[in-house]
Amino acid sequence: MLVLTQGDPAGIGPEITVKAWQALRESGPAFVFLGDPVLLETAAPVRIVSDVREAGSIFGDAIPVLPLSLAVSAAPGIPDSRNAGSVIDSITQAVRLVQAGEGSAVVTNPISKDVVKQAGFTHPGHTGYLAELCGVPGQDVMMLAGPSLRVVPVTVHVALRTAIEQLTPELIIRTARTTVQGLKRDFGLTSPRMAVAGLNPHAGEGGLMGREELDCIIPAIRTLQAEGMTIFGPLPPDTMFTPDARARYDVALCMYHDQGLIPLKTLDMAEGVNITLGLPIIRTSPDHGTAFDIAGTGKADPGSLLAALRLAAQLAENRRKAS
Ligand SMILES: NC(=O)c1ccc[n+]([C@@H]2O[C@H](COP(=O)([O-])OP(=O)(O)OC[C@H]3O[C@@H](n4cnc5c(N)ncnc54)[C@H](O)[C@@H]3O)[C@@H](O)[C@H]2O)c1
Ligand SMILES: N[C@H](C(=O)O)[C@H](O)COP(=O)(O)O
Repeated sequence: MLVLTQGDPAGIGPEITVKAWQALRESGPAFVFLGDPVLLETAAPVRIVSDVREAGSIFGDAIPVLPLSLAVSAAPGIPDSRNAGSVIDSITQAVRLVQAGEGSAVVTNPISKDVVKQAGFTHPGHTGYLAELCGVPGQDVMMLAGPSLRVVPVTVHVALRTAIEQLTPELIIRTARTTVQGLKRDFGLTSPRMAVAGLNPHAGEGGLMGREELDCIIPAIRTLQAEGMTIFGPLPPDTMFTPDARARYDVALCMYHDQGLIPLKTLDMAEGVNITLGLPIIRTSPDHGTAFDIAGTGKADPGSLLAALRLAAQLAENRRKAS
């Protein structure tokens, strides 16, 4: 049973949850919503459950809900850090359910990094917190995957200046190894092909436009090639996402967040999925955020959440068969 977290109650999470249930109620995969039922009950039938195992028989008729309570009522598009507690509790409890074997995977509705930070949350988002909850701090890797492309940023939710300072051969090597392990284990790719982006224009042009390729990226690639990984680069970033280029690799290792997420969301925003690699549990999420600007308007596209739910179910089934 998939466990879907509440996300920020002022975002589009409630709306796409209802739309996803309407799309999946007959075919599945089923999910249980871990959050305040008040967020859903005006738009869909809701059934409170006390045990995840009750959810399967209910899902065709109503959204099964493991209830939490908001501190204050949520107004769409108006985030309130007083509700950050329920946002974080939902994530924590979802992980615990999966760790206990009651849930098969965690799928997270979008949270606002700013809102949870205001409430004292020390992680930039879900990913680092999930790794801490799973006892693998610092081992997490964020992969965004869609029909056209998979990307993994080596540095993630930090300022660009910090991202460049953070780049080391060790970080590139660790990220690449975790990515390949995940693609082999969960995506059935026996020998994943990894393309590595340069950091600088023209991948540095031999040092003419920066030395990060020479001093950091190429040494990492050589280390990984020596251990048998199918990895190549650094590629000039501006031409590595063309259709022909994408046909030559299974995943693009990018040096910073937007270097990978701009092409991914440009190509596959409505179907892209955020997968956290390096965890002992399965976690996916939509590729987008809380969309406060359209929350409450009925305009939210549930496509990415649907893709996240379906992928989580597939990955859970793959792991069940492999165990
Ligand atoms: N996985 C996550 O929890 C996650 C992911 C990204 C951003 N965020 C957070 O969300 C908040 C807003 O971030 P942002 O504005 O940069 O990104 P966003 O994805 O929330 O919104 C960017 C634009 O895309 C549109 N959009 C997003 N999802 C959509 C959908 N399903 N249907 C239709 N339109 C959609 C929005 O209306 C907005 O115009 C921030 O606090 C950020 O930290 C969270
Ligand atoms: N995939 C989103 C993005 O980067 O656009 C999101 O912020 C990921 O962050 P968490 O899954 O760590 O919340």
